[in-house]
Amino acid sequence: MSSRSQLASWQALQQSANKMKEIHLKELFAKDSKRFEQFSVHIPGLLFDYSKQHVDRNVLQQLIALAEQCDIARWREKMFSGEKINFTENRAVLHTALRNRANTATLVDGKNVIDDVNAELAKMKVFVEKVRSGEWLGYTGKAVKDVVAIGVGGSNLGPQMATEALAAYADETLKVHYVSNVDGVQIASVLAGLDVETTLFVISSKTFTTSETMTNAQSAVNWFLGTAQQQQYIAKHFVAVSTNLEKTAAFGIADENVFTMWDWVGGRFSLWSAIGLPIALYLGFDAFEAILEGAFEVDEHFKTAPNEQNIPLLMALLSVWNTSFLGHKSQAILPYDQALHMLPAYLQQGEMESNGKHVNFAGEVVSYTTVPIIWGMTGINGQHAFYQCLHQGNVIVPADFIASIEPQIDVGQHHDILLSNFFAQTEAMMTGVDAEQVTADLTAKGKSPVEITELLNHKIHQGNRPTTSMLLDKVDAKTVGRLIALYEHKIFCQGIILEICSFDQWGVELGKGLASKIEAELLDDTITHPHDSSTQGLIAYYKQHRK
Ligand SMILES: O=P(O)(O)OC[C@H]1O[C@H](O)[C@H](O)[C@@H](O)[C@@H]1O
Repeated sequence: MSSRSQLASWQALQQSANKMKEIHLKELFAKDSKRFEQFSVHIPGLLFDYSKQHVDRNVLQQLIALAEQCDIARWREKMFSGEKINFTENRAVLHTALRNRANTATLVDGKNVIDDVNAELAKMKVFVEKVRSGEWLGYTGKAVKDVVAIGVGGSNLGPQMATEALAAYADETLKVHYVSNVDGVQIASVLAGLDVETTLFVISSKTFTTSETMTNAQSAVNWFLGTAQQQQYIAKHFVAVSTNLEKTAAFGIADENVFTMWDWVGGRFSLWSAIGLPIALYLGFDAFEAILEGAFEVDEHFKTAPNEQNIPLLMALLSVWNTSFLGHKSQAILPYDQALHMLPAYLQQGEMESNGKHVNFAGEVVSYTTVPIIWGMTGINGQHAFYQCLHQGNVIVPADFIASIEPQIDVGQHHDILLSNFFAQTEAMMTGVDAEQVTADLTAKGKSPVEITELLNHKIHQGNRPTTSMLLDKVDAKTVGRLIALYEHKIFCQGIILEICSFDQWGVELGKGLASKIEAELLDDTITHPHDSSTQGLIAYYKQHRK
């Protein structure tokens, strides 16, 4: 048995889970007229309402006791102060240092990393302003019009998600395009519309060894040199963001064109570093700083709010409750805001790459489900696709509903219609429709008793499906910073409570290593190692039919 499940609070929660499974969410609302006030928290820019989650005051207390028995405050302190809590890689976890607007000294191996962070931010600012003002000139003396950001995973999802979220605020200065997939279709279609003389490439890779990114970067260089011809012009059109200065130099990128990050920044937590350069190029440096400020506010909230008012901690506890105790193995992210359409993809990496593990700190196999499957899309589109299953399927999927009060662009009645759907869905998922209501409805529609009997079970909605609602004032730079930081700290708390090392990703390495061996087999017939008959057969079939 793993150590978490031996805690008194864990065992108490298991008993509560058995009881709560028998109680409908509707009954919880009926019993407690103050439920909304009791189970919601407001911080600047955001209302967090978890009253439609399957908890009561007793469960909440037990969950908070669990967090306390897991020493959450001590672990939080360790993270913020730069202790090497990513112990499988012997690294600090300091994405919070990248947005520490108070400049609190933070030491890693005796060095104050805040100085490095500020130096790099200053370098980014100068560069961004040069490019955006037209002072940075390409090899024929023209200003930059298009930025192509090449990177994958954490070096793509954060910047692209934030870029899309804030596109409404962009001016005409620059266009930003993202290339993440090694499928040549993506880079070919991006480059097809661009002018070599006015295109700037940002190659983002923490390691600068990720094969897909390196392949895309090399194709970009080939495309560029196809017209520009001379190697020396690369310095005017290629910049890199990486920890690996040897590799960036070997690739041919001038040192002054390299923006640094550090090994204490995890890829999926890196958009606050120079990995966010494309965001700053697109929206201006002030907007990038506003994102950092929003996140810093949430860092302060996370450090100082009492546990029962601490939104990231509550988010984590609800996830653990739903997943490890109530047995809901999936979690939907449903933004009712087109600007946040990439949030589900971003959080898939954030949560699943961080906590999708099966052993605890001591390396013992845990007895509980760790991370749920994270998925989703914009709510309205989802309503016309998979919500049938959310309402009537026999798998219960807790969902985060996210919307803004002020739309980025107000068009007629659109926003009120959008939000009425948000409120309707969370209400319907909670209350459902019982046999009595269905019968009354069908009777009112003039159906016969036989017809009613035939239809009854098909029309019953059990309800009792837990949701959290987040209402943002508006999707702007600060709010995007706040929202992402809330989820980051949720992921951290989830990891501590589940005793999961959230900051490595060994599971990704396995497939990566194998792919590079198979690549050699595809290119030059070398057999690197024996395969199972399926893999062997697929490779042979591919080679035989590949023209
Ligand atoms: O930034 P890079 O070193 O190119 O890494 C890009 C991505 O590579 C892997 O897939 C990791 O699992 C991700 O966490 C990382 O973000």
